[in-house]
Amino acid sequence: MVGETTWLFGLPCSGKTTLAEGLVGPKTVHLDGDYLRDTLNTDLGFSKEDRTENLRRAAGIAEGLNKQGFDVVASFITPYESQREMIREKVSDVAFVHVKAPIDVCEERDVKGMYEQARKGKIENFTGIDAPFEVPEQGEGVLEVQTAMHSKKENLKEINMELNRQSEPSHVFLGRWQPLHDGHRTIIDSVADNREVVVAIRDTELSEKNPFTAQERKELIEDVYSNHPNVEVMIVPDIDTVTVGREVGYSVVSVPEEIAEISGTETRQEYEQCELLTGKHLSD
Ligand SMILES: Nc1ncnc2c1ncn2[C@@H]1O[C@H](COP(=O)(O)OS(=O)(=O)O)[C@@H](OP(=O)(O)O)[C@H]1O
Ligand SMILES: Nc1ncnc2c1ncn2[C@@H]1O[C@H](COP(=O)(O)OP(=O)(O)O)[C@@H](O)[C@H]1O
Repeated sequence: MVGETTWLFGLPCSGKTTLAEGLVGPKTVHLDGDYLRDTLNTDLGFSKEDRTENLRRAAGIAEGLNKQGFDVVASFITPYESQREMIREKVSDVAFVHVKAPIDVCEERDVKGMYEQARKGKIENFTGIDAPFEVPEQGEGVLEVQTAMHSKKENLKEINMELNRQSEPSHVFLGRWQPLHDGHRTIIDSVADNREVVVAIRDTELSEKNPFTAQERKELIEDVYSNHPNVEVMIVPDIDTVTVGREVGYSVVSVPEEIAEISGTETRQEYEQCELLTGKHLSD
């Protein structure tokens, strides 16, 4: 199975990196202008020729990764139409997203203080100040997202929907959650900050290792995530085997070791001592 590339382009501080980080999944590689320029492309500056070479290399890596089955999210200014044309020719399955915000908003954000330096003449050829950004014509097969008018969440939703990149929710976390502890929260949060998730609670029989009813665990998790719009909680039967089709768009991810080590037993003991969750059934 080959992968696909989503190429985000736009002015400095328009929101390319921020949105790219929200689009990466477990089998996605993120190629970012800043990172590549700090590593592979330290020999390049910001003349038109150097930018084209920077983007030629990035496009080559993206195509190579796609061929090996990885999806790529690329975030580069990509200021010239001729450069976007070159990328179209080099990357077989590429979708362009123009990350758009008015220049004064970008300048106001000035995440790295570069606009200020460019205004003072300390940086030359700065895109939007003294180097051009060619705005794509309408109907050029480019999706446009407005980051000054819409939130990051709305932008991500639009990109995913328009490019058909994923159906929502994107992740299901299946577990006993007896009870939810910091390790669980770390893995759920790492995805839920950017994607919609379902926390599925196995309806286990009560025992020493399973002291909380499914309803109690559901209420606890809903309470913890009450302000988090991306988390949906549901009770499912006591599933003990998960079977997934091959190459039909799923990936199965195991919990990282350092998180697996966080002890559920200790957490249960702590909860049993606190009034909030003594669990009426335990004293019945
Ligand atoms: N002169 C000049 N013009 C534009 N940008 C500059 C310049 N000098 C340094 N930087 C920093 O480099 C980041 C852009 O690199 P890119 O590789 O995305 O640029 S390009 O596509 O090759 O035009 C860009 O990062 P982003 O703000 O994330 O876009 C800047 O931080
Ligand atoms: N809707 C939005 N999408 C993306 N970024 C946004 C949005 N609204 C505000 N921002 C902010 O704009 C800034 C964009 O910075 P960054 O992602 O580094 O831009 P770029 O990679 O284009 O230079 C971040 O501080 C981010 O929090």
